Amino acid sequence: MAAFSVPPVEVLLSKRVQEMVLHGEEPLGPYICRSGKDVGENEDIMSTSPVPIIDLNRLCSSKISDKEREEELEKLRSALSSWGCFQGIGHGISASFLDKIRQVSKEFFKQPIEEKNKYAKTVIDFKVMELTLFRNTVSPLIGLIVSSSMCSLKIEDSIISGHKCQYHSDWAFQLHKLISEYFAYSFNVDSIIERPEKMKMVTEITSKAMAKSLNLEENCFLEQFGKQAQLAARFNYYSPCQRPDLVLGLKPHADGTGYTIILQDDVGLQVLKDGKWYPKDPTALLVLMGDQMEIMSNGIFNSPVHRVLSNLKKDRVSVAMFYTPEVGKEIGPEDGLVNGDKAKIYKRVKDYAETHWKFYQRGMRALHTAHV
Ligand SMILES: O=C(O)CCC(=O)C(=O)O
Ligand SMILES: [Fe+2]
Repeated sequence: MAAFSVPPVEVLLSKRVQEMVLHGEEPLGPYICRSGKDVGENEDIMSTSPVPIIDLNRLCSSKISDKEREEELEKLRSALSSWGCFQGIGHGISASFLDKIRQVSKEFFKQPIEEKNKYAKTVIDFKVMELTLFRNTVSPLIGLIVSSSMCSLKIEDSIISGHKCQYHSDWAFQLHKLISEYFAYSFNVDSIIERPEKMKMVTEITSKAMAKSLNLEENCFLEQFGKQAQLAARFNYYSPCQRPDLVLGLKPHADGTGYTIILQDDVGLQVLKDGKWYPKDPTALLVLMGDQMEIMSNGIFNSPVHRVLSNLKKDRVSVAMFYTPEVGKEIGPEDGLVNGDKAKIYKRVKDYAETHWKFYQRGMRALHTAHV
C-alpha cells in the first residue's frame, strides 16, 4: 500500500478548501493513498475496511452467553476508545428496509429543483422544527436538499473561477435547504413505524452497551441523553464531481452529537485514525461517536474526524441519524469515570451542539471549549 501523508488534525480542520486552493494546495492530493487509478475511483483506496465490527445482537440478546457478551463489550470499548466508531451488524433492521431508505433518498434527489424546493427549509425553520418535532423524538425526518444539477453547476463554477471550491454539503448549508415531510410521506405506513422504532432500539442497545463496557450502570448514558433526546435524520446527496482532487464531498469534521448512525449507498466516507484515513464498508451501519459522547465518557471514547470524498463517476446518498441529548439538558463526564486517580478532563456542558455548529461553520472543532 502506498504511503499516506496526513497533516495533523488541527491543520486539517483550520484550513478551508477555498484557502487551500488559493495557495495551490489540493484538499485531497497528499492525503489519500493513491492506487494508480483515477483519484475519483475512491473505492480502490482500500478494499476491506479495518473499522471494527460489532454485533449488536451479541450485546443484548438473552440467548448469548455471559462470556460472549463480555467479549463483545470489550471489543466495543476498545473500538470506541481507539477508532471512536464501529460498523454495526445484528441491528435487526432488514436489508430490504435499508435499501428502501436509500432508494427513496435517490428518488427524491432526482426530482426537479422546483419540486425539491417545496420542501426547502431555512435554518430558522429548522430550529423551529427542532423544538417541536424533535422534542418528542417522534420521527423527525429532516433532509438537506442538494440538487444534483445545481450542485454540479456550482462545482463547475468553482473550478472555472479557480478559487471558490465548495464542499457539497457546505454549499447546501449555505443555501439553507432542508426538507422534512417528503420522506415521511414517501415511506408507506409500515415503514414509518418500523424506522424510528428500530433506530430507537439501536440507540438504546448502543447506549446501554457503552455504559456496561465502562463498568457503569447501564442506563447512565440514556439518562444523560434524557427522555426527550433528539433523533434527527439528514439525507445527503453527493453528485459526481469532475475534479475529486479539488473538491471534497464533506470536509473533515467531527460530529457535535452524542453519536451518529450513518447509512450510505456507496463508498466515500473515511475516518481519520492515527493520521491515516480509513474507509468503511459501504453496506454497514456506521455508529460514530460525537463530541458529546467523548465528554460523557471523560475522553475514554474518541469522537473521530471523518470526511467524505467526491467521486468522479458515481453519485452517492447517505442518511445520517444524529442522536443528541435533550435541548437544555446539562451533560458531563460520568461520576464513575472521574473518581480517585482519574482526573476530570471535560466540564459539564449544555446545548453543546450549538457551540459545535458555530465552530463547524468556521471549519473548526469545538471540543476545546469543554475542556476543564
Ligand atoms: O455522508 C456521510 O456518509 C457522512 C455524513 C456526515 O459525516 C455528517 O453529516 O456529519
Ligand atoms: Fe459527520
